[in-house]
Amino acid sequence: VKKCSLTGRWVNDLGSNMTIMTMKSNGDFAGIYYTAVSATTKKIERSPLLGSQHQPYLLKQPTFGFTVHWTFSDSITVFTGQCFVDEDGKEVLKTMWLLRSHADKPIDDWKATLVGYNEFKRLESPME
Ligand SMILES: O=C1N[C@H]2[C@H](CS[C@H]2CCCCC(=O)c2ccc3ccc4cccc5ccc2c3c45)N1
Repeated sequence: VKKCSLTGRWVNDLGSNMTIMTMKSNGDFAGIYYTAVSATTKKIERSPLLGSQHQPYLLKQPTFGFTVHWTFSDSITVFTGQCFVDEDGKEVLKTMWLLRSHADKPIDDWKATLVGYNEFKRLESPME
């Protein structure tokens, strides 16, 4: 069964959600990210994501990475992690991320990268 193909809708522990719409045969994917939180005063907007995963038929519980280009701010986040299937057959994405915000000058570079982690669960569509 095609567990851990990332296409579809996911929600994380912060309440952010992402929809992965396209998946190429080599595991490259694209989608939209809507963050529930931000540290800027700008209005949060949907932002595009691009990523790549190992193919579940080749590697069970595949690893992946993706980049979110925040349209509403001058920052970018890269997520990387792995898809696990628990005993109830539920998929969970365990990820860590680096959030790079824009620094005005090199001396400010030291404070421009935040690190964290998020877990995502699949948002089942109502039919299922
Ligand atoms: O679902 C998830 N949502 C959160 C985590 C990892 S990504 C993160 C949302 C990030 C939105 C952009 C942002 O907050 C943002 C935008 C611009 C910033 C400019 C300057 C900053 C200076 C210091 C700290 C910041 C922290 C976040 C920032 C920005 C800065 N998972």
